[in-house]
Amino acid sequence: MFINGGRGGESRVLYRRRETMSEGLAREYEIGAEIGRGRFGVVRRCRSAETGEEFAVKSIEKRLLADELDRECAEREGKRHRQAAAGNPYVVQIHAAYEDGEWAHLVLDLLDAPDLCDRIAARGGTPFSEPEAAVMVGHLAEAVAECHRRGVAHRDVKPDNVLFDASGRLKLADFGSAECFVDADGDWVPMRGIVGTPMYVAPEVISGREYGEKVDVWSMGVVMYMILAGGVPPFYGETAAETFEAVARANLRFPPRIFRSVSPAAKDLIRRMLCKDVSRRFSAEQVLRHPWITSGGMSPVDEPRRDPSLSMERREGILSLCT
Ligand SMILES: Nc1ncnc2c1ncn2[C@@H]1O[C@H](COP(=O)(O)OP(=O)(O)OP(=O)(O)O)[C@@H](O)[C@H]1O
Repeated sequence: MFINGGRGGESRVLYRRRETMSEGLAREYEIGAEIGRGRFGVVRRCRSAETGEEFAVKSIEKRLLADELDRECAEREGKRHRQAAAGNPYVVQIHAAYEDGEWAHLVLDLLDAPDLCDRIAARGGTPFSEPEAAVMVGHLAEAVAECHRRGVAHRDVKPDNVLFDASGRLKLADFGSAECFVDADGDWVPMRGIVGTPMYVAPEVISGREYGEKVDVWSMGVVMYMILAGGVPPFYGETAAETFEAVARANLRFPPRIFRSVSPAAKDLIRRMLCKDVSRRFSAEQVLRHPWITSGGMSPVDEPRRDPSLSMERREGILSLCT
């Protein structure tokens, strides 16, 4: 089962939570039902008292940030998110931020359509067609390329953080791990720290060395692989440690029983994204220029592919690693 698979609290009853919310937030928004929870807080629906427009409010409980790195990331989330999002059509927009001693709140676009993790799971192991996949990967690469142009690395690209608006447009969310990789003079600054989610994290992050923004391209490569493989990830193990070992080995395979009808162009792009050698790995801009993306994923086989040799239990086991 997906950890983020369900969204509880569909009730539209709105109420105020003055006891914990910053006063400005409580004054300007009516806080509604819970949408979901992350490690450090909760996301709820909210409604502008002035316009009646609906948003999501992500509330981070500061006392849960025990680790120094988590605290730093949370403190910077609003700033990095603003830097990456303003006018970036494929990134969740941030509308307001509030803070008090106990909580930090970000008011965001409300995106309550199923996220990419849910969409992959809902297909029960049937991969997306290549044209469908190329649109999603192209939009995700647009989002990431624009973040990188602005000097922000997301550092936690994964299906759970790929949301969609009511019209189906992809929106990259959750800048809780984002970091700047350029300084005030525009010079490249390496990043450090093991940040991200084991199955999606790049080998250079695990190695403990300094790394750059191409960690996001690696994670996009994992997402693309999973979209075309019905949710099966390229590198995984039974435990986080085993997953890290598999990622560090970076032994990329395309099992014929899953990938037999995937086009050579799609596999070529995945190889260029999941390339352990960072200097040879594509940038997000290069992903956008790859023929598989520019041709809209046109491949000889457009029929949905199902792998009969992979049992549902096996798939669910693999898919549950999504987060
Ligand atoms: N703008 C939004 N609109 C609607 N739902 C959202 C929005 N942002 C996040 N969510 C949902 O709220 C839930 C929690 O999201 P959040 O970003 O806090 O944590 P997470 O990404 O699940 O975990 P982590 O704490 O590891 O980052 C998820 O189910 C997510 O899809």
